[in-house]
Amino acid sequence: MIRIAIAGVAGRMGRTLVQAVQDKSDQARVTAGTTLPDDPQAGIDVGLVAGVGALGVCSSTSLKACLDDFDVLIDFTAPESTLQHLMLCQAVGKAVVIGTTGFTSQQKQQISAAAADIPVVMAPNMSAGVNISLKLLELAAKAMGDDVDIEIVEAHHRHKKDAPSGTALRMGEVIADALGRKLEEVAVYGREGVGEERDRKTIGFATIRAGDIVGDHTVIFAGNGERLEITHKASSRMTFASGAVRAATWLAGRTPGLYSIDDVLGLNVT
Ligand SMILES: NC(=O)C1=CN([C@@H]2O[C@H](COP(=O)(O)OP(=O)(O)OC[C@H]3O[C@@H](n4cnc5c(N)ncnc54)[C@H](OP(=O)(O)O)[C@@H]3O)[C@@H](O)[C@H]2O)C=CC1
Ligand SMILES: O=C(O)C1=N[C@H](C(=O)O)C[C@H](O)C1
Repeated sequence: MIRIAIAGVAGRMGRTLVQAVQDKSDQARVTAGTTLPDDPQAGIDVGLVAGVGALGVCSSTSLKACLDDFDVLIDFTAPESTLQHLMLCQAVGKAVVIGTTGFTSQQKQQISAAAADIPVVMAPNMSAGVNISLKLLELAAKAMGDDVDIEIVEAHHRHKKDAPSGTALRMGEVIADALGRKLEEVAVYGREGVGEERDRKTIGFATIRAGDIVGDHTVIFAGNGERLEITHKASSRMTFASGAVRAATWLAGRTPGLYSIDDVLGLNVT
C-alpha cells in the first residue's frame, strides 16, 4: 500500500487528487495533506475537504510536520511552494510527483538538481490524451513544419494564474525541438497593433481565460490550401488526478531521477 501526501489539499486539484486516491484504494491511500495556515480547511479531515467522507487524516499546515507519514508527495500548488516541499522531501529521501506549472527555467534546474537525490515525476499535464498528443505533434511538425504556420491556442478557467499554460509551453518545446528551433527564439506570445507580416519560423501562442473551462489545447498547422488542427479537451480534472496517482504508485521505490509521464505511461519507445 503506497502512502500518499497531497500538498494543497483544499485546492481544485488537491480535492480531486484525494478522490482519485480513493478510487485506487486497493493500491494507495491518503495519509497526509496540507493547506496554508490561513485556509478555512486547515485542520479539517482531508476526506471531508474533498467530499469523500472522513478518512481519519487531518490536514496539516506544515509538510515538515508530517514527513514521516507518507511515501510519495503529490504537489499541485504553486511554484515557490512546490520548491519548498521538494527540498523538504529531498532532505528525507521521499519521492515527489510535481503537477504544478509556471516554473522559471532556473526553478526547473533546481528540480533537476533535487532529482539527483530522490525520484521525481514532473509533467505539466498528467492526462494520457495530452501526452499522446505530444507524440502526434512531433510527427506533424517533422512532416509539415517548414511549410506551415504553427499556432498554439489554449483556454482555461478564470482562476488560472500562469499563462501560457504549462501544457501549451510543452507543446511549443516539442514542436520547436522537432524542427531544430529554439522555443525561446521563435515564440510569439500574443499579438497587437500594426507590425510585420508573420515570420514562418515563429510559433504563436494565444491564451483564453474564461469561466470554468477545465483545459483546452489546440495546435494549428496552417499551410496553403489546408490546415491540420490537433485538439485536446479535458472535461474533468479527474483525468489529471488519476494520471498523477498512477505516477505516484509507479514512482514509489524507484531510484532517484527526474522521470516524465512518458516513463509512467510507457510512451518512451522510439
Ligand atoms: N500537471 C497537470 O496535469 C495539472 C497541473 N495543474 C497545475 O496545478 C497547480 C494548481 O492548480 P489548481 O488546483 O487549479 O489551483 P488551486 O489554486 O485551486 O490550488 C492550489 C492550492 O494550493 C494551496 N497552496 C499554495 N501554497 C501552499 C503551501 N505552501 N502549502 C499548502 N497549500 C498551498 C493554495 O492555497 P491558496 O488558494 O490559499 O493560495 C490552493 O488551495 C497549478 O500550477 C496548475 O497549473 C492543474 C491541473 C492539471
Ligand atoms: O491550471 C489548470 O487548470 C491546468 N494547468 C495545466 C497547465 O498549465 O498546462 C494543465 C491543465 O491544462 C489544467
